[in-house]
Amino acid sequence: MNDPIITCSDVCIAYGRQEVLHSVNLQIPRGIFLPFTGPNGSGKTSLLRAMLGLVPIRRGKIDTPFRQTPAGYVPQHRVIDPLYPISVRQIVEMGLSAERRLFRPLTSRQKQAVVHALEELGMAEHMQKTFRELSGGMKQKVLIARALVRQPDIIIMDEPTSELDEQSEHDVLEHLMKLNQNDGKTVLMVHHDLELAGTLTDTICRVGRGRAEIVKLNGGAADA
Ligand SMILES: Nc1ncnc2c1ncn2[C@@H]1O[C@H](COP(=O)(O)OP(=O)(O)OP(=O)(O)O)[C@@H](O)[C@H]1O
Repeated sequence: MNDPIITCSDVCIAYGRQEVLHSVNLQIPRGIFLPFTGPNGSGKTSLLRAMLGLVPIRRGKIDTPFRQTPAGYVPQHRVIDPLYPISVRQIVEMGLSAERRLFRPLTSRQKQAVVHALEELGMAEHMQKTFRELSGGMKQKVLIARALVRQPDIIIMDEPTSELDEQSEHDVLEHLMKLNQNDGKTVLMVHHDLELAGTLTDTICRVGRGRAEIVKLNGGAADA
């Protein structure tokens, strides 16, 4: 087993009086491709957002490396739909804001990284369009490109393929698998389709009934 890159110890997440997750203990190994599955409302998004520090935890402790090395994060796309006519290129450039000097133009390497990230998702030809004129699936691909442009070690995606057609879903998942297998990236991804998740990996994080645990799909205990 690789070293854990994220450790949750006795974590409780609650909104007001509703306790969504009770006592979560997880050790997520570096370099894993880990789908998070479970029923609607079971707390998958809350758990991932708590790891990112975006949702406060009521009890327990979460250790992550995100202060030193921020994760690439793709939220559920419907939370981002700017009225301001921002372009596809500008959305992806936002992914470089942590490494970019304020008000400085992009370096040629950064410009290339933006084009490359869009090319990988088959979206380079739409670079000059405004984000709001894209379809749901195209928006999703642009947000994935934004998360990947900085080449983060850890990628966290909340249903990255929910609005994609079958071919695009296949392409995006294949791209993520390549990043995992060839480049050693850790990929955590909410995905509803357990069957499809099972074609990608034999280890998942199952969330439900207030719990979250890493399990082998064939029923064995995960050594992760
Ligand atoms: N900001 C919030 N304020 C209050 N309750 C919330 C908030 N965010 C989530 N919840 C509640 O927490 C529970 C878990 O929600 P969460 O979105 O984490 O589940 P999920 O497993 O990701 O669901 P889905 O599969 O539908 O996306 C739900 O009952 C939801 O209503």
